[in-house]
Amino acid sequence: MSKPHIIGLTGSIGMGKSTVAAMFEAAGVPVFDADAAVRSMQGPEGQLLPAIEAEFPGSTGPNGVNRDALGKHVFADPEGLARLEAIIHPAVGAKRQAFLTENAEAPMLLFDIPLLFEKGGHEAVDTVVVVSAPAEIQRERVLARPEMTQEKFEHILSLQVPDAEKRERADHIIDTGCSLAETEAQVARLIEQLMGRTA
Ligand SMILES: CC(C)(COP(=O)(O)OP(=O)(O)OC[C@H]1O[C@@H](n2cnc3c(N)ncnc32)[C@H](O)[C@@H]1O)[C@@H](O)C(=O)NCCC(=O)NCCS
Ligand SMILES: Nc1ncnc2c1ncn2[C@@H]1O[C@H](COP(=O)(O)OP(=O)(O)OP(=O)(O)O)[C@@H](O)[C@H]1O
Repeated sequence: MSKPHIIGLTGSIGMGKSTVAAMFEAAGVPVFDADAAVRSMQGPEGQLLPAIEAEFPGSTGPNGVNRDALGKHVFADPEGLARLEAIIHPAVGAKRQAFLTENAEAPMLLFDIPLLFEKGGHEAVDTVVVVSAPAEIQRERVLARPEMTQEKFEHILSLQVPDAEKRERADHIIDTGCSLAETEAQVARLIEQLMGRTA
């Protein structure tokens, strides 16, 4: 039995990665969503709450992690962010491994990983797909979110590999600076192309 072809999907903040991942899923490709895995482990009764509370007192409660409060700690403090990542990333790795085992017979799988390049995950996938749009569109989308400020946006950008570099390192780029229907068509074409290769 051959192994599934693994797509690593990434993109900077607000580029449309979650939207594109949902398009792959709707087309029948099983998706591992790293952010969703993190959120469930940080949610009510999440397995990471005790470790996060011990490291960042007051950042969790009955509803799990208070994301705004924890974000204020770690996005302003690189050393704090590294401590949070040391708690979270190994746990995400274990979840990803379990997903792989569960879906070992699928022809193709997608890992939706915001920090694919930053954390070296690109080496563990077969094809890297970068979701990208012009910077002005990205800025508009992100600044329209509640709790987002210009300053927070700039800072998060500074923590991520720049979009231009991601595009250069991608095997394929999905453009989201267009209509959702056009993006969907790009996803369908890419799946066809990759299926042809794995068949
Ligand atoms: C600090 C937390 C609680 C803030 O949550 P909040 O809902 O406010 O923000 P959200 O998760 O939507 O992230 C906003 C943007 O920041 C980016 N971002 C999140 N964590 C990081 C990080 N460690 N390094 C760089 N960018 C990051 C995201 O990709 C996204 O583009 C949360 O981001 C978190 O737990 N981060 C650490 C876990 C992590 O590294 N996740 C990334 C994928 S596994
Ligand atoms: N052609 C398009 N493709 C994808 N998203 C689009 C497109 N046109 C508009 N959008 C909108 O842009 C937004 C992108 O948000 P999404 O949550 O998918 O981004 P993200 O890259 O996952 O963000 P983050 O890294 O912050 O989690 C959505 O509201 C989506 O509807």
